[in-house]
Amino acid sequence: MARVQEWYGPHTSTAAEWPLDALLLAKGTTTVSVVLPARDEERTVGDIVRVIRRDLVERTPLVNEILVVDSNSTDATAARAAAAGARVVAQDAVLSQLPPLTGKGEALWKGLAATSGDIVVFVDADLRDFGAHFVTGLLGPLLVDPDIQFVKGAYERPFTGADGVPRRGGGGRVTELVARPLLNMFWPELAGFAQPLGGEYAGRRAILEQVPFVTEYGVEFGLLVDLLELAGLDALAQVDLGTRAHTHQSTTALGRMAGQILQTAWSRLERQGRLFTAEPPAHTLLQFGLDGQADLVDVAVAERPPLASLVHEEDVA
Ligand SMILES: O=c1ccn([C@@H]2O[C@H](COP(=O)(O)OP(=O)(O)O)[C@@H](O)[C@H]2O)c(=O)[nH]1
Ligand SMILES: O=C(O)[C@@H](COP(=O)(O)O)O[C@H]1O[C@H](CO)[C@@H](O)[C@H](O)[C@H]1O
Repeated sequence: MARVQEWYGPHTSTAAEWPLDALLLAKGTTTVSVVLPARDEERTVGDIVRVIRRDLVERTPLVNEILVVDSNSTDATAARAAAAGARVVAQDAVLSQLPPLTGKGEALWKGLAATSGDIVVFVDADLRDFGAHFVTGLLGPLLVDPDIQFVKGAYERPFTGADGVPRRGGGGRVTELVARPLLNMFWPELAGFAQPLGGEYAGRRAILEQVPFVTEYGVEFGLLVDLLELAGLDALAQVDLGTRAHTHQSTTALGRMAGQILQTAWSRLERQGRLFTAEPPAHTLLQFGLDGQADLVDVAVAERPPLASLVHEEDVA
């Protein structure tokens, strides 16, 4: 990872380079919010919240608030998160005067709106073997270097199949097959990010409120491209957090995710004046299952405007 910085940027470090005592000193009056978007994560959300609360709230006051955004869960996600010590909000209850949108990007935007920390850390709620270093690693560059605005986690991503045996390097399928080639083709300055789609990242509120949030699974791709344009590569960093294991979706679900990411990339190429089309791309995706089954799905994405643009007090409840 260290060689990456020499060749491609961005600023690259490891979680171990950001020890907790140094972060506590650097924190000063800076406040920190951790936001976990969670849809049907009852099995894992509680453990993640408990670790953050125990290690980074109770033992050492690094984190000021932990928010779980219940993203229309149908299981006990909200109850498990609350029992573990998180504040929980229903995704559609935040800024409820606005028509609700859907997906992970909506959950994250609502989480940003419903918290107040100067720095916001986003952590997926389906992680296994989560450690507090995920949060401290992401906070390090932001608490120590005022020029850094946004930090992505980097990690090895094992793939755990139906047999329950994790295999090194098999995870991040949409990253390897879609996002990385796209970024290298059109945004090569971002080629040095090992995990552009990773769900663990942190940023200064002041900059996160200046960019739109793409809904669904386009949010990570959109944020990286938009923040590069707004802040420049020198304001972006990545921190090696070790290994990240999570609950995997099916290939069919990742096909939809890939479609959403392609829609997001297309929108940014158009917005940046690099692509001109007679008509917008289709956003339907015909997927073929087994036994002749076929499903026509919609991979359209929408986007929430920069939070800062909701200038009227009544817009930000
Ligand atoms: O509509 C959604 C979809 C996903 N998520 C959450 O976003 C994170 C990443 O989603 P997922 O695990 O489905 O994506 P993957 O990691 O498989 O790419 C998880 O905490 C999900 O619970 C969410 O809050 N709302
Ligand atoms: O990186 C990827 O390819 C996908 C799927 O990962 P796996 O192949 O299931 O390990 O996972 C990420 O992508 C999503 C879209 O950006 C993010 O929202 C997830 O947090 C992230 O896990």
